[in-house]
Amino acid sequence: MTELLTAAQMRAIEQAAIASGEVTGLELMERAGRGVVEAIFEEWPELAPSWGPAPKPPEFSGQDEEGHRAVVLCGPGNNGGDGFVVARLLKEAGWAVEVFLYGDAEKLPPDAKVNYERWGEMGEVLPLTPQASLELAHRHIVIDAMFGTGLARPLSGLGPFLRDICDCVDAGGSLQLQERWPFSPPVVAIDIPSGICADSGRPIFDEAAAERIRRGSSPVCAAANLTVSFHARKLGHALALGGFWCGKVVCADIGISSQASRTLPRSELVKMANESGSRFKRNGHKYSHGHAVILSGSVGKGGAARLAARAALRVGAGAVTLGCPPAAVIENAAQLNAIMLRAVKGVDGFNAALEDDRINALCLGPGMGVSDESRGLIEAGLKSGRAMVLDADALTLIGRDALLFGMLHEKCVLTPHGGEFARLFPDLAETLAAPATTGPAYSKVDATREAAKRAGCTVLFKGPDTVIADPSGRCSINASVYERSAPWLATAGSGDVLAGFITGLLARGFAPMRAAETGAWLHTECALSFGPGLIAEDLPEELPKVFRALGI
Ligand SMILES: NC(=O)C1=CN([C@@H]2O[C@H](COP(=O)(O)OP(=O)(O)OC[C@H]3O[C@@H](n4cnc5c(N)ncnc54)[C@H](OP(=O)(O)O)[C@@H]3O)[C@@H](O)[C@H]2O)[C@@H](O)CC1
Ligand SMILES: Nc1ncnc2c1ncn2[C@@H]1O[C@H](COP(=O)(O)OP(=O)(O)O)[C@@H](O)[C@H]1O
Ligand SMILES: [K+]
Repeated sequence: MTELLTAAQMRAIEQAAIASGEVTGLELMERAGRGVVEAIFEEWPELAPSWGPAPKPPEFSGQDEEGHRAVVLCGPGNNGGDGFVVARLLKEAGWAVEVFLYGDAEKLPPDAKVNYERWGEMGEVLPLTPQASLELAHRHIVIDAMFGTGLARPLSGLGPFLRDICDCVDAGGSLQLQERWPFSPPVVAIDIPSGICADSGRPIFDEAAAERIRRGSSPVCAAANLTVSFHARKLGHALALGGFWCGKVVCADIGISSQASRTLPRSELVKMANESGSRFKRNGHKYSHGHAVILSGSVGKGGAARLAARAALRVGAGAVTLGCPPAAVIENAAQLNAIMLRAVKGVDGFNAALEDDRINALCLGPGMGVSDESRGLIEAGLKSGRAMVLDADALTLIGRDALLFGMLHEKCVLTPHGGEFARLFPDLAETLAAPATTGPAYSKVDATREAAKRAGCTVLFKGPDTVIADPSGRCSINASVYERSAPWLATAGSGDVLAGFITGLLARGFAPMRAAETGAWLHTECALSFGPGLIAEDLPEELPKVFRALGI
């Protein structure tokens, strides 16, 4: 979980820095452009001025330019302004630079206009129109400075260029320049690939463009091998397919200070994880570290609950009891040791178990089934007022039953994946699934926040871009993208383990939002630590290693 900003927050930070006299808009644009050039040289040191002559394939010898070559595509706003700065700085470094402008130079905002004019003293600006002949092969870098955080509507008239850009990105595969040269130069997006909404990670397109996608013709947005953003990552770099479109994201420091953060920095998460580890177990006995009860399904359906129970115990709950129907006791007894087992006969049996007031956290749903009895168990759990995770079948039942939904309280954590979210909040899911035609688009953050408010409890909306929100509007993202990418988490039962982690943390006394944030973060850490080949059982077993690496 890194600090992620909306476009509006970024603008506010920029405006505050300018208003305080700390910096001018023009200086910020200069720093942004410089940040892009530095990031390029850092990523591809062979392009840096000190490195030596530009790579040249045999068929290229004899062509006019000896040095490195760039194409810079500028747009009508300040993103385009950054592009003019990059063009100038590369030219000053000895590059041959071709600059195209989409839009009317006269209408450029003031700082972008200044940089347009500065570039105008060094080279020409060609119009980026359907008639433009854009040659990307034999260039060392393509810069996408068409649209950034100000994208307001679908791109039009750029289809062929977007196709060329996406082809370069796809064809490259690797970031290695030598492997790409000369036909697939790397594409560097300034701030975010053009056409992607910086708040939602979703491409902005209309019905006409949707039809083009269906026909497999021009794409609706650009893609990039490297995206250079400023100050802090934006939501759009992490949500939806942002991680896919952006390639690799680096954040250039443009020298402004700010407090704005809607998500948790790593240090805070490490602190939380620390609290969940063994260090805080030095005092007290097992029940001072909480007692979690996890209800399992019927015979042959106990795997999910056993995974959750193991995860709850590993993450630090003092004691974990698996409650199962009497007929499933033998099956579960054969599989469990440290986890206690209790036969729970229907709702009465569960209510009897809940008389033990040491039980302070529940997990209902994994493998539970959607019978009337399951419904009764959920109702009993909710009535008990305990902190609880509601996952899987419990979410399906709550989605069907307004009475149960109305019983949700602030100590609950709902952990839906996309399908379960749609069952619980069909209208929000529909809004999120509808094509995004204007920016800023409705995002997974918006949907999860609205869901948490409506449910009156914490909602963790799973996926590679897991979003967690509570009813107060607090929101975090646990994005498994870039350096935290762990697609092998998409394995059967990994959601049950997540439910168990959160339950264990609730038992440890973590507040619901904190338990959900920490559980999601540890879940990804375990997956990263284990690596590909992971199955759900491996996740809790990886936790001691993760705790040790965190110094716990
Ligand atoms: N904030 C900061 O701290 C810093 C920001 N910096 C840079 O500024 C960028 C943000 O600049 P920005 O606000 O000018 O937005 P940007 O993305 O260039 O485009 C907006 C223009 O495009 C237009 N337009 C929109 N959609 C369109 C479409 N589909 N088709 C056609 N036109 C469309 C829109 O026009 P309008 O909607 O008003 O008609 C407007 O003219 C940011 O990403 C970063 O690179 C850095 O310099 C340093 C610090
Ligand atoms: N591509 C992915 N990258 C990272 N995490 C993922 C990815 N796909 C799924 N996950 C995570 O894996 C877990 C899957 O949970 P869920 O869908 O409930 O599966 P199951 O029901 O099999 O346990 C969630 O925590 C989700 O965030
Ligand atoms: K861009």
